[in-house]
This record gives sequence, structure tokens and C-alpha cells, in this order.
Amino acid sequence: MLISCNFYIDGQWIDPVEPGPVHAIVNPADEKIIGTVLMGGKNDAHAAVDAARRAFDGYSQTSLAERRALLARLQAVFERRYTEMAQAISTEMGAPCDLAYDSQAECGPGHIKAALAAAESFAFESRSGPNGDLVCEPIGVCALITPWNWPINQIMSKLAPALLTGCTVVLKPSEFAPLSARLVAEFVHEAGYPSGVFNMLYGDGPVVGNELAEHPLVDMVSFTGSTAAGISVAKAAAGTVKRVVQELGGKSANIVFADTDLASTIRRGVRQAFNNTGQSCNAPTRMLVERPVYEQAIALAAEYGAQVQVAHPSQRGDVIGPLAMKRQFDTVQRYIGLGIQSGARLLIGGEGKPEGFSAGYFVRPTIFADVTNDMVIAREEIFGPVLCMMVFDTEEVAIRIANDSPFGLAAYVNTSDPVRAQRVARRLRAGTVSVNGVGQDYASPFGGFKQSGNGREWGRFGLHDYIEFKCINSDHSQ
Ligand SMILES: NC(=O)c1ccc[n+]([C@@H]2O[C@H](COP(=O)([O-])OP(=O)(O)OC[C@H]3O[C@@H](n4cnc5c(N)ncnc54)[C@H](O)[C@@H]3O)[C@@H](O)[C@H]2O)c1
Ligand SMILES: O=S(=O)(O)c1ccc(CO)cc1
Repeated sequence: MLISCNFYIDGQWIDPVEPGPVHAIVNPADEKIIGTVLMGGKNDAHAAVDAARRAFDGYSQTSLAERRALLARLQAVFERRYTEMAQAISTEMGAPCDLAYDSQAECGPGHIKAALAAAESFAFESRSGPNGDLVCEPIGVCALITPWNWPINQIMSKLAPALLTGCTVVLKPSEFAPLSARLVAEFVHEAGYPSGVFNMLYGDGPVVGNELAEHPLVDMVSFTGSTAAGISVAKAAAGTVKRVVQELGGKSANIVFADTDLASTIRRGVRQAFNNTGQSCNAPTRMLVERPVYEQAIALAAEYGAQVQVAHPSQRGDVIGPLAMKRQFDTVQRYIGLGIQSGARLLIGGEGKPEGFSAGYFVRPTIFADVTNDMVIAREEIFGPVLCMMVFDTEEVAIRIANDSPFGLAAYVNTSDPVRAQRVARRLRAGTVSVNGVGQDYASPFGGFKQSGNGREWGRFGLHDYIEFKCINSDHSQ
């Protein structure tokens, strides 16, 4: 039976009032249509915003204790229905089942727990000065616009702090990840949130997303997606002076110094670049290797890259699945072609599908060596399993190349010298820096410099997005 996804507005499952083109849900592993997403129009966006607006007066006045209890209930529902979520993500965007279960779905409880923990020590009320009492109030109605690549990471890193601070929300997920968003709506309903606190509708970015960004009754927009769409959202939001938080694209550098444990560093770098089939905005897609070990690093990367197994998402283990959609498949093919034309040395992979895959958006994991930082494949976000390797001679040059990008989301440094690691990390213009493979915890801030965005999500940093600071000045001497 075909799946049909409709909207959750004001506590009800409803069809659009202004139906747009129906979006087919295509399983990226076999290109079969498995369902449809009903796409809305401007009036559907208005209905969702109106419901969130009506709910705001009551919900914003609930106590923090009540909101923590509700969020804890949402966590419990999520954990009980966890397997459904992992399966939904794997089906809609092709994440291999173990990745979907261990990492993708795990972001849901991960972000809820981090928000709850942050609230324990967050100063929602404090003195700001001799006369001032500082109170943190919910900003209002929030539009959450999210992509498809780590759908639950992006939805829950926004939704958990929004609900905890007393905001009401309208979620517009990507139509390419409709199933996980639908489950989130079911979980919120089951957790017992009042009607209108959470609303969800599907629609095109330029129509529904844009309408939410423009809407005078929306107080803030939290957007994750491409830099081009983020710019459109900011422009649309400017007329109403609402807060806009942007989490955008990346082209992250992975600096490999000659003193590192080369074999494990290169293996990890290849694995991270290809994880989620290269569809992570913080993927280390530019590997910068110090000259004395460059040829050795290339040989290791080719060896490990060739071992990467492309497989159907149902296959257990450390494999990579298809790209999420045809558009992404075509984009990645184009970039691989551009890499070849630009004279980069093709180590593994290349254009076309891997052997044995005729259906599905599977691509060949591809590594280019001798890439220079002015090549298109080094400058633009490819969002597929395509790794660019470059050589550098000095620490200074490595830092310059790493920072020579319009993006600044993440960076990676590998060296056995801890002093150098810290020195270099502090000069990289990126929101997160990983030293020797150490990953990010949910309590720490995630976000980008430059055209990778202007926000910091996760943990206590995420709470700030949804808060207005109010200063109440009064005579404290009495
Ligand atoms: N920095 C981060 O935290 C982060 C995380 C994940 C993904 N991303 C980025 O997301 C991109 C991949 O996701 P995508 O293809 O879904 O991105 P996208 O920009 O096409 O779409 C993201 C969301 O924005 C909506 N949208 C598109 N155009 C819009 C417009 N003009 N107005 C309002 N909404 C609009 C889409 O419908 C979707 O819901 C990559 O560039 C990736 O780097 C960034
Ligand atoms: O860079 S993102 O694609 O947004 C991303 C995905 C997953 C995680 C969690 O490890 C962090 C960032």
C-alpha cells in the first residue's frame, strides 16, 4: 500500500486547503514510488502559523517544570518508537540500516537529553545589573525549515529547545524526508502537547518555506539547508525584522600533518568523507596532506577507498547506500566529470554507477588527488562521496588553504603534537574543529563561520535561538 503524508495542524491530521503538486516519495535504493506527499500552498502556511499563534499565549505561560515534563514524555515516546524512526529514515533517504539506527535516529533522544540537561543549569532569570532583572522569554512562533540529509538531527536540534523555552512551532521539513517528520508529529501528539504548539506541513521551499519566512506572525526562522536557500530565507524574513538562524553548507578541510599516525588518520578521513554517502554538511571533503607523506597518504586513501562497500540500505554493517534522490545523483555525476576535466588525478571511482547497481541512486565512491584549491571540486559543496586530496608544505600554507573557502562549518586537524593541534585549531575559521578524530557531543555548539551560517545550535547554545532577553528595571534598594 502506498504511504500518504498529510499535515499536522492544530492537533489534527488534515489535507492541504490549497493543494500543490503531489510529491512522489521515491525509495532511493530502487527508484520505486512508495507513497506521496501532499504539498501545500500559502494558505496552508497561514493556517499553521495561525494555529501556532493561538497556542502561543497559553504555552508560553506554562512553567519550565511543565515544559520539561512534556519534553521528557516526548523523549520516552521517541525511545519506545525508535526502531520505526530508524526504518523511516533509511527508507526515505537511503541511509544504511545500521547508520540510520546507531547515528541518524539517535540524534532525536540525543538532542532532547542535551536540551533537558542544559535547562537544569540555564539561568532563565537572573540579575543583569544593579537595577535590572533579566528574564528569558520565548521568542514566539518559530518556523523550522529543515533538509533531508540528517533529517532528525536537524529537526530535533531545533524542536527540543524551541519547545523547552515555550515557543510554538511550524515545521516545514524537506519533502525528500517526509516519513521521519511525520513520525515526529505523531510522537509530539502522543506525548500530549497542547494543540497548536507543534504544527507540520509539507511544501516547496520557494512557496511554503518562503511564506513562513515572510509571515508577519512568525517571530523567528531557524533554517538548515543550502547557502542559496538560506540567503533567500534571510531576504524574505528581512521585511519583518524577525530573527533568522542559518545553518548552511560546508566544504571542510582535514589537515594531515606528517607526524600523525598516517594509516589510521587516512582511514578515518576517507570514512568520514563517505559517511552517509557524503551527504553531511560537516564532511571533511578537502584532505590537505603534508608533502613528506603525501604519496603515501594517496596510496592509503586509494586502498581504503577501494574497500568501501556500496550496498543496499538493508545491508548491515559499515556500508554506504545510495544518494537520497535523482537530483543529488545528477549533481554528483556532474562534479565528478568536472573533477576529471580539471585535471585532478582520479584515484578511485569516477562517473556512473558502481558495478551491479542498475536501479537506485548509487554512485562510485570517488577520490581525486592533486586537487588545487581553485578547482570547482575544491570550492563547491558536492554533497556526495567525493574526496579531494591536496598537498601542502608548511603549517602556514595548510591554514591558508583551509581558510580559503566561502564556507567555514567544520575543520579537522591531525598531528601528534598537541601544541600544534591547538595552535592550528585556533586559527581555522570554522565553527567546530576536530583534533585527531575526536567527535562532537550534543552539549557543544554546532554551527558555521562565513557562508556556513550564523547560528549555534545544540545544548545550551540552541536555547539562545528561541529566547528573547527582557530586562525589567526597578528599584532594588527597597
Ligand atoms: N550547517 C548545517 O547544520 C547543515 C546541516 C545539514 C545540511 N546542511 C545543508 O543542507 C543542504 C542539503 O539539504 P537540502 O538539499 O534539503 O537543502 P535545500 O536548501 O534545498 O532545502 C532545505 C530546506 O529549505 C527549503 N527551501 C528551499 N528553498 C527555500 C526558499 N527559497 N525559502 C524557504 N525555504 C526553502 C526546502 O524545501 C527544505 O525544506 C546542503 O547544502 C547542506 O550543507 C547544512
Ligand atoms: O553536518 S550535519 O550533516 O548537519 C551533521 C550530521 C550529524 C551530526 C551528528 O553526528 C552532526 C552534524
